[in-house]
Amino acid sequence: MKTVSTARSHGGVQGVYSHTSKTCQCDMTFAVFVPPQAASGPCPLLWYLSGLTCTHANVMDKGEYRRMAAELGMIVVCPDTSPRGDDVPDEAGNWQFGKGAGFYVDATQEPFAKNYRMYSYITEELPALIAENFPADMDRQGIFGHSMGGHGALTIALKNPDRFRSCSAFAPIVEPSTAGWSKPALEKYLGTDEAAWRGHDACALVADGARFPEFLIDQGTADSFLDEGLRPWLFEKACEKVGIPITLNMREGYDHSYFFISTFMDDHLAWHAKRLAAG
Ligand SMILES: N[C@@H](CCC(=O)N[C@@H](CSC=O)C(=O)NCC(=O)O)C(=O)O
Repeated sequence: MKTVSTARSHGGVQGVYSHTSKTCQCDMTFAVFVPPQAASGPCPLLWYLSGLTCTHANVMDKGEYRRMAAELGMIVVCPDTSPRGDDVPDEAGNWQFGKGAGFYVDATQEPFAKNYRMYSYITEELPALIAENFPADMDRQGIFGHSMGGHGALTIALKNPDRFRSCSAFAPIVEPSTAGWSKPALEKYLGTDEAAWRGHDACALVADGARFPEFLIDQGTADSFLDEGLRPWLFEKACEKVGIPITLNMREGYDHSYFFISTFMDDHLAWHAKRLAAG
């Protein structure tokens, strides 16, 4: 692992790091904020998964999570959203697929299967690297994310309920199998057999029996992707049907941007901190 940069912030350290990923077979970059409390012992770890077109830098620059993470004593890890590099296949001009749009799945279709393995990267390789190099309490992990990253957070939590104690999302894609901007990506990464998509679709996972203790979702009512791409009420309904507690806050007038995310970032950090402190 190489250190790209570090900067002191709110008594902690915001760092950017890179490494050669065996899983994605390319160099990957990620951001980690370590709070001041880490000087006296391991801290709970919160994963933030970003949306389409993002790298690790969008939330680091605009998410405004450091003041509260420092106050609560939480490490925040912000991975990239796809493999990178000149050798990684891409679709030039398509912001909903390829680089910046890994959808947190392990591709099975060529030519994407070699590099597009973001599910394994986020659930296996990067956690091992974090555990080895940062003062993280790996028994206290939470996960959250935005849009495509909200989809990543919900599906990864549902598939790994023993790993994560808490999960929340900002404007998540809750049913990617039926949304216009994600369906083509699932087809190209996972193939045309829709049965394979269900394991990466939050609504389908719940319908098929996956369980998680509870969810928090914040969604702006002025989000231009709300009705076509996001539809958080579908996940609310799926959870309510099987008795999973869910809080869906519809935030009047907020859009899909980091102005929205940063407004409710403190609420999400505090919500996770409460759940990660327990036990
Ligand atoms: N086509 C536009 C819009 C891209 C966009 O809105 N991306 C969102 C995530 S959308 C779902 O995953 C985002 O987080 N953008 C980064 C940001 O810093 O706002 C475009 O290409 O700009």
